Amino acid sequence: MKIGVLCSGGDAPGMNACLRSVVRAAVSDGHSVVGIRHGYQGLLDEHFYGDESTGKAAPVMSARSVSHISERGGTILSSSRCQQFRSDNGVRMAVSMLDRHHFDALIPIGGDGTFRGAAALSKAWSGQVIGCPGTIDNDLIGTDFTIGFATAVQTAVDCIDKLRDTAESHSRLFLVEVMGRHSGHLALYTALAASAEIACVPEVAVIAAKVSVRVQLLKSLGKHSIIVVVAEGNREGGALALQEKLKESDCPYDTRAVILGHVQRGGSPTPADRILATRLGDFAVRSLAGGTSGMMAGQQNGRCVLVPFEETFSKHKPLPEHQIELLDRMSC
Ligand SMILES: Nc1ncnc2c1ncn2[C@@H]1O[C@H](COP(=O)(O)OP(=O)(O)OP(=O)(O)O)[C@@H](O)[C@H]1O
Ligand SMILES: O=P(O)(O)OC[C@H]1O[C@](O)(CO)[C@@H](O)[C@@H]1O
Repeated sequence: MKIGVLCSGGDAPGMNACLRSVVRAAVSDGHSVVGIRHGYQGLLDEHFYGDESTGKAAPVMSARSVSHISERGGTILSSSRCQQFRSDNGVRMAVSMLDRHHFDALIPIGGDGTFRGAAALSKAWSGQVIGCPGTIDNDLIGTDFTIGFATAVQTAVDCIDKLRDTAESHSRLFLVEVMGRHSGHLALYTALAASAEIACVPEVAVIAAKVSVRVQLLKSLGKHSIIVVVAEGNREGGALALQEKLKESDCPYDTRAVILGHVQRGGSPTPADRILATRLGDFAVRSLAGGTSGMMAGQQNGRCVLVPFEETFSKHKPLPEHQIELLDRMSC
């Protein structure tokens, strides 16, 4: 088989480990792999990994071409958010490119948007499409965790541990904004791991007045410092907006807002992300041999599973309720 592989949407730590796994598994099973640059944009532009240096159209990636990339953040293939691919015409163009270059299968690595695109492609194209979940958002149903999530939590926790030092020294309240436009997984796991007092997530209607009451209570319990983790998609706004509202409600602490931003997407993946990426890349390649298509390769309770693309994004992945309660109980 000739397999195309691409990274799409926001980059996530572990995408390189997944790419290495796809290439090594394919070589081991006698397939050839071509890397596509810049996600779906590369499908439309016929932009392949290595074609700049070899001058060859669609050069095959050797096992050695992916040596020592697992530890690197970002993606060596480059990623993109490609508007043109969202249209029927964009998908048709991609199909004709894949056929012109005689691809048999495609492995897109990305988040929910990437899988929406993959679902459209697998309906329009006769080749096989199997996706690997790569996003720091952990917002895909059908896999316990997405590649990159664990590293992003680690990065955010490292930052908050440092902020706690200064928060304690100055008796301050820090509002720390983490990524997550529609999903609070990153905010909730970060808050729990960093022993934050409060998490404001898009899934729960956290109003500033309620946060304020909670903060007053924590003050009365003798807390020197408070960390509030705010998902960027929080309904009352991000960290800066919430800071303004808290000030209006007589917050008993001096407050500061910190936006972690894209720092959460970078850096070397944790061992957990490297292992997840390696398992899922290998599983995606092995699943192709069975003729499977239109599926995500995920991991549930330690087992590799195949989940139809539509199931991964058609519903919102719920937050673990018990973790919300746990955070509340621990913060007093
Ligand atoms: N409904 C859709 N139909 C076709 N293609 C889509 C659709 N939605 C998204 N895509 C394609 O997938 C790409 C990646 O999607 P998006 O930008 O939403 O990132 P993502 O995969 O969700 O990753 P992240 O979680 O990091 O944001 C888009 O740029 C677009 O090319
Ligand atoms: O790089 P961009 O386009 O600013 O993307 C930001 C978005 O991507 C994500 O980080 C996922 O990768 C979201 O949490 C965030 O809202």
